[in-house]
Amino acid sequence: MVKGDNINDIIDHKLFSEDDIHEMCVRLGKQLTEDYAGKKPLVVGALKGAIYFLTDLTRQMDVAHQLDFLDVSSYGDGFESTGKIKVVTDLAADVKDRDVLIIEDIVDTGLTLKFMKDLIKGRGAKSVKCCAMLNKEARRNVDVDIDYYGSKVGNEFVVGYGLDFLNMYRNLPYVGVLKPEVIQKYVNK
Ligand SMILES: O=P(O)(O)OC[C@H]1O[C@H](OP(=O)(O)OP(=O)(O)O)[C@H](O)[C@@H]1O
Ligand code: HPA
Ligand SMILES: [Mg+2]
Repeated sequence: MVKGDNINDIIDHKLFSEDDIHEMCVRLGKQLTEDYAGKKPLVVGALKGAIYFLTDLTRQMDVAHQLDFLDVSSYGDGFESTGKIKVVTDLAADVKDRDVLIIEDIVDTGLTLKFMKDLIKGRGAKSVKCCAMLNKEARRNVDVDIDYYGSKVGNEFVVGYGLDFLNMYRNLPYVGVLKPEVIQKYVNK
């Protein structure tokens, strides 16, 4: 839990409990097991936010797969995508002719996912799909497929289960909505 902060000053309300997220992982894991049977996919975790969801989801996938990570960042410490995506840490694996499954915590504007899909397709992958814990459609401004997702969310800034604010609160064992005044305080700084 958060140390040194009263979490009730930060979180307006909870959206998804640990059980809710486990249910998402079981449901998605079953579907992915079916869809990727025998394909030995390369599962790519989108650092940093996806790590919590990735570990729970992949343990529900009864299919042989390899694991890699890609860190592309566009939000810095804010609430708005800068729109300028950069590769912070690249993949280790060669994706040529591989079935690649990108794991994300959230797809918001879609810019990060589109960048990752285009990058991996451009390197000759056989297929590139995405499984996201959350799908936030309100601010989507690029055309990108979210092939699998746990749940849709409204246009609210969420933290927890990997999702951060100022690189904090990722470790909350649930997904909650940030209090508007927390955002306001930061924006007015
Ligand atoms: O659809 P978009 O508007 O691009 O937003 C979604 C992306 O933004 C966040 O990552 P961020 O760049 O904050 O890095 P992080 O995963 O390290 O928190 C989130 O984890 C997604 O990767
Ligand atoms: N929370 C945390 N990080 C994010 C969000 C969000 O709602 N949208 C895009 N990156
Ligand atoms: Mg991210």
